[in-house]
Amino acid sequence: DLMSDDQSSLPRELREKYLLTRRIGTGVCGEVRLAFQRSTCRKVAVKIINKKNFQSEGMATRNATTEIEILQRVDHPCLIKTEDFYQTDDSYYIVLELMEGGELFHRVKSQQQLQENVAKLYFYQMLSAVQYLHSNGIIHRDLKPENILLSSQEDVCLIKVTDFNQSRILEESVLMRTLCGTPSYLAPEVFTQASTTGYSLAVDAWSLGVLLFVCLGGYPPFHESFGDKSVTDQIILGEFTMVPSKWRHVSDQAKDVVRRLLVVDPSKRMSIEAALQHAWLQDQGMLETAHRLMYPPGEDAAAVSMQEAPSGGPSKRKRGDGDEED
Ligand SMILES: C/C(=N\O)c1ccc(O)cc1O
Repeated sequence: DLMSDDQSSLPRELREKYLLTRRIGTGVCGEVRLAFQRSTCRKVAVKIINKKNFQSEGMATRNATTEIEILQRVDHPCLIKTEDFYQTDDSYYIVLELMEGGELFHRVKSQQQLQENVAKLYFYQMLSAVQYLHSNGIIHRDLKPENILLSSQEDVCLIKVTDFNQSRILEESVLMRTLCGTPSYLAPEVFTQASTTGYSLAVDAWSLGVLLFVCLGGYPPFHESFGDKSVTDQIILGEFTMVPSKWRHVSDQAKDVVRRLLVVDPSKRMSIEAALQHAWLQDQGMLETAHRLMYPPGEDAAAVSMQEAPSGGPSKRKRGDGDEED
């Protein structure tokens, strides 16, 4: 295995371009390793998805290709970018940008609960990322603290959503096509089922409510240790408890966002768009910080300096031998 530095099981091209080292994350679908791009010594993350992990071949292929398709198609500052992709008979290898701050899960755990303004900064970035996914017809479906990564060890940092393994691309559904044809021979449940479809995006809003609850409260809203109901029953009933000692210092506006997202009826649940307009997030200081992190001015400047120097002005270019020339 890789721990004995035996990299022979890796695709040759991957081995030639990257040096894989220690494990930095684990998931249901495999593991994530820290790797170094040999040519630049830059650090990256390599996610290894073991094809056998999924119960059926079809499932594995669909999930992984969906994940890879989505990873290569999306472009948002709060979504993890794919850099490279390889596969062997039994595994997929996805090279991803490295997030030095690790998983949000560990940050919340180590700090008991986040300060409200830090939770707000992270939550705003998550909302922006999910709003972008939804505007591109993509539902994440597996938003949880393990899938939110932090760019640095600092509280004020960029966050990125990862693990689109469970994502689904919203395609025209069979039901949509069915409702276009003649209804004469359709069973009633085809229509009554229609009243519940179209809310699939709302599943991500619920998950963001759970994520915000965990960031603010430091513990999950639904858990087997609370009361006598199963976690599933607590969720179905929408029964969560804000333990006073943990929530006393949290603002009413923040609690209001959580309460409007953890609504059982998806048609009554606050949407992502509505959450972005909520009073709690109309915080200019936070918004300026978030936009500075998401759209750092330096990146544009770098792009400018790559352009031809303005005509007439001496253009200083370094030759291979380090001399400047006009
Ligand atoms: C999946 C991933 N990056 O893309 C990642 C996962 C875990 C971790 O600690 C750091 C990371 O960068």
